[in-house]
Amino acid sequence: MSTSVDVVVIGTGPGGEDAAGRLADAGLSVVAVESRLVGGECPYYACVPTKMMARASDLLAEARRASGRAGTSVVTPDWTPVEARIAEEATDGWNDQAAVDRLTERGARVVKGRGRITARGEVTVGDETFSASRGILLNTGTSPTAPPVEGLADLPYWTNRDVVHATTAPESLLVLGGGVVGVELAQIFSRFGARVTVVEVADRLLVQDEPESSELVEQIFDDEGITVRTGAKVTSASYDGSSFTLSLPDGDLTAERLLVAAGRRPNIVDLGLEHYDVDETVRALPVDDRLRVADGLWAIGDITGKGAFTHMSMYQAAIAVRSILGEDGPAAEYHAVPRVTFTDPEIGAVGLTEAQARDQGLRVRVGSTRIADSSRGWIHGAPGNEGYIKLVEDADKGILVGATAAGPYGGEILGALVTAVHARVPTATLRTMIYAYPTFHRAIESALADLG
Ligand SMILES: Cc1cc2nc3c(=O)[nH]c(=O)nc-3n(C[C@H](O)[C@H](O)[C@H](O)COP(=O)(O)OP(=O)(O)OC[C@H]3O[C@@H](n4cnc5c(N)ncnc54)[C@H](O)[C@@H]3O)c2cc1C
Ligand SMILES: NC(=O)c1ccc[n+]([C@@H]2O[C@H](COP(=O)([O-])OP(=O)(O)OC[C@H]3O[C@@H](n4cnc5c(N)ncnc54)[C@H](O)[C@@H]3O)[C@@H](O)[C@H]2O)c1
Repeated sequence: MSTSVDVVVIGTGPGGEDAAGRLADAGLSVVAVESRLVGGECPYYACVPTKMMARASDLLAEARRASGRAGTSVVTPDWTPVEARIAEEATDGWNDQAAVDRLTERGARVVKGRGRITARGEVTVGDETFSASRGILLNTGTSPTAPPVEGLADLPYWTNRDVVHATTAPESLLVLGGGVVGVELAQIFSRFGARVTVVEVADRLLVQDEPESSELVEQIFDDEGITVRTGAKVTSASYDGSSFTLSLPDGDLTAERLLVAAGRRPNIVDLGLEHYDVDETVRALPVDDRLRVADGLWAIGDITGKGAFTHMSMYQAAIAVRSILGEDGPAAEYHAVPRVTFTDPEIGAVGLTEAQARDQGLRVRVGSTRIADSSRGWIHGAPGNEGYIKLVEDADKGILVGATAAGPYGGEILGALVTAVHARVPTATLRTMIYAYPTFHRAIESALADLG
């Protein structure tokens, strides 16, 4: 005997939670199925707690910079307030009751358990079955993966889900993977006193970004005493009860803790996708510009492969909700996806890198400038004024198709460039703008002048 509803949402990441609420607001009967915590990875294990950590480690760095410029500073790092803030303010002790109550008050029913599609339009959770007349919305997210390194699988290593429970900064830390998670957490723990080594198999950190961003982060890490091993092939891993060892062809690396930040896999296996003739071994679910996978099946968030970010999950949720409600409105577009890596300096980027634009066959012009060469960068002073702005122009159309804003508040400066790329503002128009003096964003004008 199944319960009839309008929509079943499987997985309540940021987008799924938002969509379930909006659909209930619209008067639909909605069941939101969640196997862990309503809100997903972001508030409990990812964005929010790690950005609280970044805020704390940035405070340490900024306080240390006072010496010689604003007096004398002696800073003693202490993880206790960071741990407390994450446990109490961010996650309420990893308790989602407030989020469950919010959804329930809007009229959705929250069902805790693992949801599985058991027929077209049918979802089973434990011994309860729901038939969804309008359809099913998937927002099941991703889980951390460990690379196939001999000995690694059974070790008590950290992933992002363990790091948020840290009670102290370790004395030493190996970070396997120099992507976004790896570099953000490497700098945080280093600033709290850990001896950190980042081990990355690719030939540079942050491989998805401009090479200049990789060079910048590698230089900053070198200045701050973080060891970076790129092009590193780990052959085996072990743990002796007190320290981890990663073996590389040219020797071993050891540390008190090992953080595996080597990528994610989509939570789509054994979800019952075969009922919609969808292959569950794909890296991302194919969706159209209304987030439809098939008739009566929608997917949003990391599992769509359009950018693993909370803002993407929320953006797609709004479009999927309109589609489920049969409403018109703008379709999904991905030409101006912003991303910010919250290192210090922040690495903000939007759209295509120079290499991606060239690979697409565009006639490309680039312009760049160093933040330190701008008035504000010079006033700000070093250390702490490192960064650059780079613009990637489709020269035939005279519009920006990509940009990077790296530096102090890089993620905030990026906002102006996201507007330009999103709205396809002609670079000729950007040149006629007035840029306030002396701001960091005024460096955009210098980068425009360098386009050629
Ligand atoms: C360390 C870290 C830091 C990050 N920092 C940022 C940041 O600063 N900014 C940013 O934009 N992004 C950040 N991200 C990415 C961000 O966390 C995700 O993009 C975001 O959570 C959106 O994911 P999602 O909507 O796909 O679902 P998720 O947040 O992954 O949630 C999916 C939910 O579905 C549930 N679920 C899965 N399968 C089932 C099932 N069968 N039945 C029921 N429930 C199920 C899961 O339990 C989970 O709660 C970070 C990620 C990590 C790992
Ligand atoms: N600030 C943010 O918005 C933010 C922060 C964190 C994560 N995220 C999202 O989460 C996603 C996942 O992040 P991630 O850092 O876990 O994954 P990632 O895919 O971005 O990076 C993983 C890195 O691990 C490396 N790697 C893989 N196997 C390895 C091996 N055997 N040895 C050494 N290195 C190895 C890869 O080459 C890659 O550089 C990101 O793509 C991003 O979209 C966003």
